[in-house]
Amino acid sequence: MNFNRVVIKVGSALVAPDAKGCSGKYLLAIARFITQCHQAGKEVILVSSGSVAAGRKLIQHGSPVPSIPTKQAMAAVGQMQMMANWQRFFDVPCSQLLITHGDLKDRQRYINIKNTLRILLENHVIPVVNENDTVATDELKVGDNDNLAALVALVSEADRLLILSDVDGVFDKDPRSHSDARMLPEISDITPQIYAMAGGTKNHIATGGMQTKIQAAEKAVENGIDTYIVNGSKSEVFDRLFRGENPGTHFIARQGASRARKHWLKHTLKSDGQLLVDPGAVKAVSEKGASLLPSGILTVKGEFVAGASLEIVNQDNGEVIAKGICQYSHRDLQQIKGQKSDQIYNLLGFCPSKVVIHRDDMVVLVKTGDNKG
Ligand SMILES: Nc1ncnc2c1ncn2[C@@H]1O[C@H](COP(=O)(O)OP(=O)(O)O)[C@@H](O)[C@H]1O
Ligand SMILES: N[C@@H](CCC(=O)OP(=O)(O)O)C(=O)O
Repeated sequence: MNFNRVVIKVGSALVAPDAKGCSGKYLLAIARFITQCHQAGKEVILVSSGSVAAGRKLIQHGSPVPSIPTKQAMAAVGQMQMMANWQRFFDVPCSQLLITHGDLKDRQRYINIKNTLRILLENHVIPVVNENDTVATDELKVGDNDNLAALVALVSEADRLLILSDVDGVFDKDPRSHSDARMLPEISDITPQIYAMAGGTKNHIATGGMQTKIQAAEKAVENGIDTYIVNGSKSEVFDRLFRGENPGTHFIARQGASRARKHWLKHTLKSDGQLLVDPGAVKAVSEKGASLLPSGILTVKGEFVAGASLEIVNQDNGEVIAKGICQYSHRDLQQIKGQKSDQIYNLLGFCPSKVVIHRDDMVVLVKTGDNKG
């Protein structure tokens, strides 16, 4: 298994199969695979659908297609059942993260989600993510958990996305309605033809079908994340994944995740402000590729929220030496600039991070010394 951090998306049909609410039928094999990943030193984030399906029997509904508020009520009650169901398969604790598209689009919330995920993983807790269905409608909604899983893979800087469904992979037509459908083991280019092959879902508890899985794969591979769609209802699939084989459809990433991220930071992200730093900070960042600490910051330019993209500038010569995502707003930085990291809490009353820009969130533009290679 040549990955370090994987996002595993589990579809409703696996969590709550046969319209009977939550079940361990498929989760047992999935949980065993996750435990094997942990034992091999890999980090795992779960994106689990199934709250609506899990709560369906517990909320009265007249029609086979319930109204949005009815589905939201199903999700609210089903989420509890689903989390309890996941937890019983693990010795390590599970944690619940309910997020919306609005949260992921907001820079401050984005960085909050990122920090929370990082700390959960550091503490060997399994993050279980789902859309916050109670509040999410229309523009707030990601809409389907396939796309949510791709966004979670981006925010968590995962290097693998695994979409577990009730179908073996992507076929040239919907295998449920065409007996001659053929599976595509490898997709290196997501063309309109690929989208044309993908249909929706016939399952009334699921969302999106193959269309949304391909959208998710497209987002992930563009950002350097290898993506697999596999059949999570077959336990042998996990043995094959563990051996590093491809039991379904593999979408090949364009480039490595870290390179793609650095490219995004360097070329795509517009700068919201500048941090002018002293010679010590210039040396740490340019020579060692170190994170930027508050102590090296002399001047803060611009008005921005936490999660903003900033340029790190050598105050002596005005040269932009790096770009990165900042953990603090301009107001916070005015108070902590020039100070030691252990003073952040005293000065602000909170301390989400001891560094102002983490080296993983930074691309160094001027490299010197050992950092040159
Ligand atoms: N070209 C295709 N290849 C594979 N499956 C397809 C294709 N077109 C449509 N589908 C349908 O997509 C379904 C999987 O999507 P969905 O029901 O939303 O699952 P999940 O709950 O796992 O997200 C399959 O059961 C299949 O019927
Ligand atoms: N938040 C919803 C997600 C619905 C959804 O996307 O379902 P699926 O197509 O099975 O991944 C739920 O938990 O039911």
